[in-house]
Amino acid sequence: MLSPSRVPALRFIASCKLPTPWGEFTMHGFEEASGQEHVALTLGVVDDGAPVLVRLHSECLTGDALFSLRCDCGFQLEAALDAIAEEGRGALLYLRQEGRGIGLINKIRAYKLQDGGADTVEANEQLGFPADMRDFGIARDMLSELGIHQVRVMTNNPRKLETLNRVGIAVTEHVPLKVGRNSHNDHYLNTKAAKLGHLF
Ligand SMILES: Nc1nc2c(ncn2[C@@H]2O[C@H](COP(=O)(O)OP(=O)(O)OP(=O)(O)O)[C@@H](O)[C@H]2O)c(=O)[nH]1
Ligand SMILES: [Zn+2]
Repeated sequence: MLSPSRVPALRFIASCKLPTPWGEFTMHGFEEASGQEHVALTLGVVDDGAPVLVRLHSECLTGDALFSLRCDCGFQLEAALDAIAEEGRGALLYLRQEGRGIGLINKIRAYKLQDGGADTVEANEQLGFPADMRDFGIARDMLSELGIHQVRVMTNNPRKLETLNRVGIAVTEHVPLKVGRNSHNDHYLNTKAAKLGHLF
C-alpha cells in the first residue's frame, strides 16, 4: 500500500496479458504527471510477500530493439527475462529513461561525440547534461502498486540498489548481470566501471 501521506510520482493505469517467448507475462501501464509512460512485466504471483527477482531496465531503443552492440542493454534484457522465466516468478520494470534520461536524439548526439573520441560521460557533459539524469525512485510506486516490498535486483549499478533501499524497498540480494561484453562496447563498459561506479 502507498503511504497516504505522500503523493505517488506515477499512477497505475491498466494491466493486460503479454505473451512472449519467455511465457505469458502480465503488463502493467503507469503514467507520470508529466505524461511519461512506463511499464512493468510480471510473471507468477509477486504480491505474496516473498522477495521478488526484479530487473529495473532503462529504455535503450538501440540496444533493446535494434540489436546495437555499442552497449550491453539488449543482452541484459534477454538475460533478465531468462532468469525470471526460469524461476517462473519475477518482475521487469521497463523505465522510459532513454539515454540515461537525455532522450533518444540526444543519445545520438552523444554517440556522435563518442565516434569522435569522447567517452560516454564526457559526451553527456559536452552536451550540457550530467553523466546520468535517471531517478530510480519512480520504481517505488510501481513496485508498491504491484505489492512488491522486498526485491532481489539484477543489475551492475549500485545506485539502483541504494535508491531502492532509500525509498523503502528492501533489497535482499544483489544479482549481477554481466552479459554481452564485445569489442564494440568494451571501452564503454570500462568507462561505466571507472566513472559511474558499475560493478563488473
Ligand atoms: N547518454 C547516454 N546514454 C547511454 C549510452 N549508452 C547507453 N545509454 C543508456 O544508458 C541506459 C542503460 O544504462 P547502463 O549504464 O547501460 O546500465 P544501468 O541501467 O545503469 O545498469 P545495469 O542495471 O547494470 O544495466 C539506457 O537508458 C541507455 O539508453 C551513452 O553512451 N550515452
Ligand atoms: Zn543500451
